[in-house]
Amino acid sequence: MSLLVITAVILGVALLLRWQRPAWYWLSFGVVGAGVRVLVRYASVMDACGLTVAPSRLRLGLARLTRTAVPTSRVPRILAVRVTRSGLVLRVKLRPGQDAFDFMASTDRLRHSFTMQGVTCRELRAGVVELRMTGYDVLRRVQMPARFAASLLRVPVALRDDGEVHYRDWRQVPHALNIGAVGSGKSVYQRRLVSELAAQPVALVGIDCKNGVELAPLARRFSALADNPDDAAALLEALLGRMAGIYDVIRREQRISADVPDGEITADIWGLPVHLRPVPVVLLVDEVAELALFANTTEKKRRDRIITALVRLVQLGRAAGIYVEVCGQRFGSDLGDGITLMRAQLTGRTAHRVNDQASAKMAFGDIADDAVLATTMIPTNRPGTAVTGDSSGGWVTIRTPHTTLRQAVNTCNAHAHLTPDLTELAPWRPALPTAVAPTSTAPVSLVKPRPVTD
Ligand SMILES: Nc1ncnc2c1ncn2[C@@H]1O[C@H](COP(=O)(O)OP(=O)(O)OP(=O)(O)O)[C@@H](O)[C@H]1O
Repeated sequence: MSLLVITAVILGVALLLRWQRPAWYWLSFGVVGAGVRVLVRYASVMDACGLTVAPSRLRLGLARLTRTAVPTSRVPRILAVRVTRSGLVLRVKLRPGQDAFDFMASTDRLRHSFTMQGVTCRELRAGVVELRMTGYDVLRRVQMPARFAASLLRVPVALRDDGEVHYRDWRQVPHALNIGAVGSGKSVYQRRLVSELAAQPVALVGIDCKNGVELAPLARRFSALADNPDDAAALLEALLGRMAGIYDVIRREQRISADVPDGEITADIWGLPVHLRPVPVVLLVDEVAELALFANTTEKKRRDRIITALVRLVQLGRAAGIYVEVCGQRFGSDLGDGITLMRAQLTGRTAHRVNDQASAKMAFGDIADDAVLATTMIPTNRPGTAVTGDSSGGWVTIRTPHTTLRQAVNTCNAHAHLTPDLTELAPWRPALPTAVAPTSTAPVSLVKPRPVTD
């Protein structure tokens, strides 16, 4: 009787955990079943998926000579098995004649055969691949791990479908495009970026032509904000002025370094002495299409000024530490001249749910056809889910943790004292109560970044 009660309690706990805390369920119950399943079925599954190699002629010949049993196909050897908070990771040594592509092409078959939520494969080095198996649907309830490897301009924004953390790294991918249909989760994604950057020694500049409804509440952490196309045009031109000033500083330093034999010569802000290094700027542009639309000649001229400035910033801004993050429902050539040119420089691409394939192509059409397909398959009941990739053609499905506007505002307010005062952008500095005004009076080019600890 007591055994029955204990079993029922354990089953109840398991079901409750599975429903409410899938990560705990996985670590306490799921991992045992999945581990046994994978290891017991491994050889037969590899064989069924065509991932074994036939015995060599030498082995067949030896068996014939010695009259022993005919050797069987050889299974790729498991080098290591690791348990993570979302699944299992197998390191597998390939057999001669196999390549990583064989495994990549079989991930769906492996997923079904091992009854796992997902399987991905990547090559670690020649002859060794890593199979990542996810034990449960990690994107149903996004729970970010407590520890991240964050650093300056590299922030954790979402969870990948294989359970890994997805980072937005501006030093690696300086400019990015984020598109999605109405209500797909673009603003929450952007809020998450702002919340994570708020604690870093970075200047945030915003253009939000939705009258500022998304970014204005976060204004205390913004060094400049424009909420209409006229202000946006002037702000972007002021940013170009800042960029030109920073290039002058870099040129001056290059002339000095050129006279020092064997000295490093820098071509961007990161090689400048710390006391000269300007604070990096992340420019967030929300609803970019609003900047590209016009109804009369005056608005057309303003539109051309805006797009020209944006194109110049994405082409030249990186070395001056100016990074551009563009967000909108669509971003295609139907928005007029300069858009295709600009998109070519937006290396990072994130597409939330879209309503048609044409919109998905705006993000991935020139990069990866399978990412276009994956974008169109994002379900409507999963806001915040997106496909993200870059011009290398690699992509992954992610989902951001839900960040409310209240949470983002609290984070920005708590870090308001870190807001750098950029003199060139002073006219667009959001009005602040004295209590939270930045204390630093140092000129912009002397505001140096503080090291960020992991
Ligand atoms: N990561 C997420 N997890 C859970 N819910 C989310 C997530 N992201 C967004 N949502 C839900 O979807 C709703 C719409 O999100 P959001 O405002 O970010 O969409 P949007 O793409 O910016 O829409 P619009 O184009 O109208 O501004 C949010 O109010 C929120 O309830």
